[in-house]
Order: sequence, then structure tokens, then C-alpha cells
Amino acid sequence: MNPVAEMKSITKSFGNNHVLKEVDFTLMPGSIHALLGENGTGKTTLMNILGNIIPKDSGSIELFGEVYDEKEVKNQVAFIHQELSLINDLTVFENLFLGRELKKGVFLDKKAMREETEKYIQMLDVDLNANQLVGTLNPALKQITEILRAVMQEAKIIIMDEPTSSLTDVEINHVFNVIRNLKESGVSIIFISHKLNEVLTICDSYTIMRDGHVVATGEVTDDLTEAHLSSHMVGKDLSTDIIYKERPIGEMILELEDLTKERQFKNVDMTLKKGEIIGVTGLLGDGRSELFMSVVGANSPFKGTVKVNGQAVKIKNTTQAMKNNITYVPKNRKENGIISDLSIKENMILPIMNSLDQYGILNSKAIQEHNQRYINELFIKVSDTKNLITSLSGGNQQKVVLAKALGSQPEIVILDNPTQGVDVGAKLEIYSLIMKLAAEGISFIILSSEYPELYNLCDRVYVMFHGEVKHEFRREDLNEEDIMLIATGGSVHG
Ligand SMILES: Nc1ncnc2c1ncn2[C@@H]1O[C@H](COP(=O)(O)OP(=O)(O)OP(=O)(O)O)[C@@H](O)[C@H]1O
Repeated sequence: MNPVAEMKSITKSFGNNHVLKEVDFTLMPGSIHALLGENGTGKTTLMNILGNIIPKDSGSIELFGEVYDEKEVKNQVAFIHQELSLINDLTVFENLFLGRELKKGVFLDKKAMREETEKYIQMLDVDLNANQLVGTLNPALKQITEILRAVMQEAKIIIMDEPTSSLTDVEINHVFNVIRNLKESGVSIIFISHKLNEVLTICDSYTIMRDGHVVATGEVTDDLTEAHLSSHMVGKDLSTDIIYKERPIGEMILELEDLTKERQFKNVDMTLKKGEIIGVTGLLGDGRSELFMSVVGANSPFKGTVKVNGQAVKIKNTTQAMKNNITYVPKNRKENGIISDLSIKENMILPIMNSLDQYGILNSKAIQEHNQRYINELFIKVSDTKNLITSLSGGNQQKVVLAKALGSQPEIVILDNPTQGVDVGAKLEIYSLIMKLAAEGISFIILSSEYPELYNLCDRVYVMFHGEVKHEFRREDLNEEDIMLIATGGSVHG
């Protein structure tokens, strides 16, 4: 069998930043190929070159045995980015035909576009309505709509950049089924991911990059392990020590009493003490994100009482939340976490502008010190903080979002899906930092679907189902099977 894509000795630099150094990459037909590596190692850059989004500096590419043709590639290769590019106010079929609308005379032929969409929906066996507004779809169906768009343009190679990073387990299965159907139909898929368990589940082969080089490539076999993959990614064996540390827990700092918002969450009671780390988990529709958006004033109105340090507070927006020393990091980085038009430096200092502003002039030394501290503590890979935040790799953007939150020195930090897109090694660094800050007295609420994340960090974990708290686990009772049972509507004793 001949490869469908063959990249040889690809190099690429951005200024002095030599991102790709003689990279070889081969994709076989009808396969799902994982592309792995630490944050900022050049995975997206390599794929941007394959998809003709940016030019290479040197090297050669063959597609389907032919020399790479920049005009043809648009129809052959589709790239689904981490941040989806759908328009919420349009329907599914309108999104799918955006920029290539079918027409009857001068009018749009909506009937034909709808029918064509239905045909592909059936082909991929997905539960999607062509007429539905994209804004009303859950994250998995949005991801699937993007996949449909790629399939409808008859792409033979589809690159998926962390397609599951904001999905829950059930949604991931849904997207995986679609990916498997695609593979059956002969499409080759490149699967960029930091979730090594998913790579072992769905991929046939893998390539691992480190510092702009390929360090390993091979088949996914039964004896391949996550530890094997991650040791190649970081160049050493990752510590398997548990990061969690026993530490003194202080007074009550936050109480949620009987919080209710129609169709979102119901009768929620939760507590958090000084220096404590609690987890909140569940599956799609559990209401945890809506609950904490309400707590910080971003999802009003709701019923019930929020108490900070024993005092009932009415928080109407996130600025008031910050005045109550609560910082909140929402889950979707592009829509909520970063300001794309600002530099890395500006993004990092936004929440602390007031404290840095002396006599109306920004103290550049203080800014420099502040930023350098977080760049060091979170290992943010950055060549110049004056560059736009969007020039950073996805995982490094996420670290800037965390730096922004922690830099405001809050008493309570609420993190929704905090390590989205972050590589396995950097995750451990972030957990260690959170543990260190908790030992210094900062309290954390971690909203997460990842059991290892909850296990590494949390003193207690609340499990929600359909907007209600169904169980509270003490650390000593935590286990993944019971959490899953409750998250799917079952119950455990005790
Ligand atoms: N347009 C750009 N301008 C300047 N530097 C860039 C640009 N695009 C990427 N880079 C740099 O290239 C390097 C590789 O980034 P890339 O996005 O390819 O990494 P990645 O392996 O996909 O990381 P992640 O896992 O975090 O998504 C980073 O140092 C990044 O800052």
C-alpha cells in the first residue's frame, strides 16, 4: 500500500524560533494516525503545512503519490481546528454550505442543500437535524457538524486537532463512532491529542514529536502503553507519584445553599474551606458549568444563597466576583478565556491592571516580574511576550489563561476543565502548582470529567446528575467506577 501523504525533511521557523527541524511524516490510507508531543512542539504547524494553511521553509510533500499541488490540496485535506469555526446563528445545513451555497438561478436552493446534508447525516449515522440552529447543539454535535463539513467537501484526509478536548465521555463515544464510520469509508484521519488513553482506543498508528523532531513512530499494538508514549513525548519517564498532599484545611470560606435555576440545576448545597480543593464532576447535562457561572454572576438569575466567609453575597457579574476574591476560569478558551487581539503580556496582566498601575503609569518592572514568575512556574513556552496570544500553541494559551487567574491572587479559584489541551507532563506541573497554592491557603473548585485530575487534586468530590448533587465522595472513598455509576444516574451505598 502506498501512503496517502508523505512529508519529508520539513523545516519551518517563525523568526528565530526553529519550530520544525527536518520532520518526516507518513500517513497510510484508511488509517487513524495519532500525532503526539508536548505543547508547542510543532504538531499544529506541521499540519498547517500539510493543509496548505502556511508555507514550509523547505522539504517535500507528496499527496496520493503525486507532487503536492497547492490548488488541489483544498479539496483533498480538511483541517478541523481545536477552536471550531461554526456560526451559531446559522442552521446545520447553512453552516455546511457556507461559502459554497447551492443556487437555483439567483436564489439559494435551500431544499437541495438540506437534502444533500441529510444524505451525509445518514451516511455517517449521526443523530443530527439539518435544520437545527448550531448554537443549540451540544459540543459533540458541533464537532460532528465540523466533521460533516470536511466529509462533504470530499476530503480524503481529515486532520482533527484535539477533537475531544471539550467533550464528556458519552460525547466522546459519539464522536469516535463517527470517526470509525469515516475510516470505513476510506478516509484517512490524523488525530492530534494529549489524551493517550484515547489514542490507544481509536488509533492504528502514531508519530511522536519532541522539540521539532520526530522521536518515534509505529503501530498501535495491544502491548503499547500510555507510559511508553509519554516517555517518548517528554524524553524521560513521567513520575507516577500522586501529587495530592495532606495539608491543614481552614475555616469555611464558601457555602452554596439550595441553589436552583430552572432546567439547569436544583437544590444544590456545597461547601468549600480555606485551602481545600473540591472537585465537581458528572456527564453531559450535569449542570456543573451553569451552576458555577451563576455563582460568579455570569448566569443570573437563580434562587438560593451564596455565602462568602459566612456572609450572604449577591454577585451580579465577574467583576463583583473578583471583589469577593473569587476568580473563575471558564471552559471554552477561545470564546471565554483569551482576548485574541492582545499580546501574551497584555492577556496575562489584564486582571491585575489595577494593582500594577502606580500613579497612572504601568510599572513595567512589576509587569515583567509578574509575567516571568508565571512563565517559569507553568513552563509556558514563549519566545516573546509582545507577540499576539494567538501565536502561542493551544496548550500554552491555556497556561496563560491559568496564569491570568492565579495572578490576581484570589482566595477562591474556580477552574472549569483547567487542563484542556495541556500535555501530560505540563498537567502534572499545573497540578503541583495548584497543590502548592492550596497549601498556602487558596481554595479551589475543579470542574472536570477526568478522573486522574480529580484523584491528583481533590479533598472531596461532588458528583452531579441532571443538575442535582447526587453524592459527595471523601478522598478516601474516591473511585472511578462509583463516580461513573452515579454520574449515569445510579447509586452507591455509604
Ligand atoms: N503564527 C505564528 N507566529 C509565531 N510563532 C508561532 C506561530 N504559530 C506557531 N508558532 C510557534 O510555533 C511553536 C509550535 O506551535 P504549535 O502550535 O505547532 O505547537 P503544538 O505542538 O501544536 O502545541 P499544542 O499541543 O500546545 O497545541 C510554538 O512555539 C508557537 O509559539
